[in-house]
Amino acid sequence: MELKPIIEVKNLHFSYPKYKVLHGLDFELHQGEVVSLLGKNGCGKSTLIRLILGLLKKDQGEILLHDKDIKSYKQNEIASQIAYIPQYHNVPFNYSVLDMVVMGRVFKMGLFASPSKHDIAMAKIALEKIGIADLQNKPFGQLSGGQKQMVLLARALTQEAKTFIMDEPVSGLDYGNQIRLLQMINSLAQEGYTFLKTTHYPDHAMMVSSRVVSMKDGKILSSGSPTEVITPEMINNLYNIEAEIVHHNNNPLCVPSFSKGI
Ligand SMILES: Nc1ncnc2c1ncn2[C@@H]1O[C@H](COP(=O)(O)OP(=O)(O)OP(=O)(O)O)[C@@H](O)[C@H]1O
Repeated sequence: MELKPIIEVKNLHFSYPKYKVLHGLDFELHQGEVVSLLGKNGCGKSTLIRLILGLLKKDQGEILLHDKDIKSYKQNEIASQIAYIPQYHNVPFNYSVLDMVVMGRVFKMGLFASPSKHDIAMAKIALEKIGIADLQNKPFGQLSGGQKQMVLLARALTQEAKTFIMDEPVSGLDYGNQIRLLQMINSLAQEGYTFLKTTHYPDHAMMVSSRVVSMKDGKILSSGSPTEVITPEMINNLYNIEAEIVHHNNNPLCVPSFSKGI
């Protein structure tokens, strides 16, 4: 018997004032999957994520979390199941890294409650696990983009949700931190976490995904294994460029055509 998806989106329509973004989109996320969502700028990836998180109101269709309408959940009930790791995160106050990670417990401890010893211990364990325990007393606002991303991942771990949604997680990270973050996603996936992540990098999608989903014209264009979905035709269809897929040590890589002028 096939397990019910964690998230199920059916015939989803959504418009911002004067601008329709989603035109009858269907999507599923299953337990244990690492799904990479690809699509050109402005195609609606972040909008879909905000709808799944219950932060926007759909025009039409269904968004189900564990087979129940997302609207029937309170925000803390959604947070106990899904941790959202945004692309950029600026905080108005000068919180320390440890404070930021403890905030992942807010949905468990209540907005105005003080964190317990257990909450602080959970935060320290998460910092240790992500390998950034040495940053715990630093002001979050003074960290680099890559360090901030790691802190947000630690915060998501303290939330104790088993599904992570990441919007362009490697955006702004240097090459080393991109690879380290992908490696971290890979090892968390092996521990049983489920991921939905958006990406602009076909190579990253091929490196760390059990399934790739492409989006175009407010709908899903294709969905399947990385090698099924990421083809020269799909790259051309999505981004209007030529590319070929080559293999190095059995790993597929996407190589775009590029005429050198210098
Ligand atoms: N608050 C808003 N009000 C009006 N239009 C919006 C709003 N937010 C996004 N849009 C528009 O909706 C479309 C989809 O935006 P969205 O941010 O979901 O795209 P995306 O696929 O995540 O893009 P990117 O890859 O550039 O992050 C875009 O055309 C964008 O201009």
